[in-house]
Amino acid sequence: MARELFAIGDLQGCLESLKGLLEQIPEDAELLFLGDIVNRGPESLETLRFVKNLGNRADTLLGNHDLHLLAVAAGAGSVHRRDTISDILSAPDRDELIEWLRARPLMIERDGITFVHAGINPAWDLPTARMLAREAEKHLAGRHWKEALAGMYGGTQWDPDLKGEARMRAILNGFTRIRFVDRETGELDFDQKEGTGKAPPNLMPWFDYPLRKTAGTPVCFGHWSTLGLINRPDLMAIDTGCLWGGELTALRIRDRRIFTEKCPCWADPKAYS
Ligand SMILES: Nc1ncnc2c1ncn2[C@@H]1O[C@H](COP(=O)(O)OP(=O)(O)OP(=O)(O)OP(=O)(O)OC[C@H]2O[C@@H](n3cnc4c(N)ncnc43)[C@H](O)[C@@H]2O)[C@@H](O)[C@H]1O
Repeated sequence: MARELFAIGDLQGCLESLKGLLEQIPEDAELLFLGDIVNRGPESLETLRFVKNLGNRADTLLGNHDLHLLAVAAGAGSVHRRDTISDILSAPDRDELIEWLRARPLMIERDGITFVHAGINPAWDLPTARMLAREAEKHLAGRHWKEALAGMYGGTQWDPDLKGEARMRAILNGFTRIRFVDRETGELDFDQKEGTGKAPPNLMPWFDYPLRKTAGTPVCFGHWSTLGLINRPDLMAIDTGCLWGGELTALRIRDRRIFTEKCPCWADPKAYS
């Protein structure tokens, strides 16, 4: 019998919470982590090692915090005051961990669902999203990965004519940072991090944009902790703010049943606002 598949929301270094959640999941289940394995939480190094050591029991997507770690390791970024990635960068197995992480995908299609860290730019249909994910993954996993991340930071709107650093940035933004888009143009907003109730009137969630080209595709994503849990047939949002004192969530794909682990507050949201 095929092993059951569970998608798991953002860990951000919260290994204790993950271990608690895994006690509720069959030992032979397949796990699909939605990215942001590291940063802000207490045990980024241990969490990264733990997930890597799950081997072929788990698939792991890249999130914006994982990309930040890669960019710092590539010399393209620096460690910020509240980052918890320094122990990874000075670890004896740093190179092994970074090599493993940079070979992770941006988008996975399984069981009729598309899994991404934050979402899919509404301007992309599924074949385009697939093509762009493979393009960026190839750069990240390739020999010139450091150059590929050299211009990663910042918000760039997608344009099919983009080349080089700007193209890479726009692809990564479209998969790993998207939350709200402009309700007229569909352009990504990079400032608002609140839930939907607090957004300015010109913005709407990316998944509600009426011209979204993946509208017929069930999508499962994390990233947006202030959004809250969504478990609809076409949309599954499962970053339920483990880091911020919420819960770590797993979604059993077979029947869309939710499993949660109540988490302590590993980081105070007030310190980040
Ligand atoms: N192209 C690029 N350009 C720039 N940076 C890039 C980048 N690519 C990667 N990065 C990296 O991306 C990272 C994130 O940067 P930020 O953009 O600064 O951080 P964030 O929104 O806090 O991100 P997060 O992903 O943690 O979101 P969450 O919903 O959990 O939390 C969102 C907010 O919700 C708040 N919040 C959570 N729970 C709350 C609660 N219960 N009450 C009130 N507020 C709450 C928190 O304060 C938090 O700030 C950085 O490491 C950065 O370097």
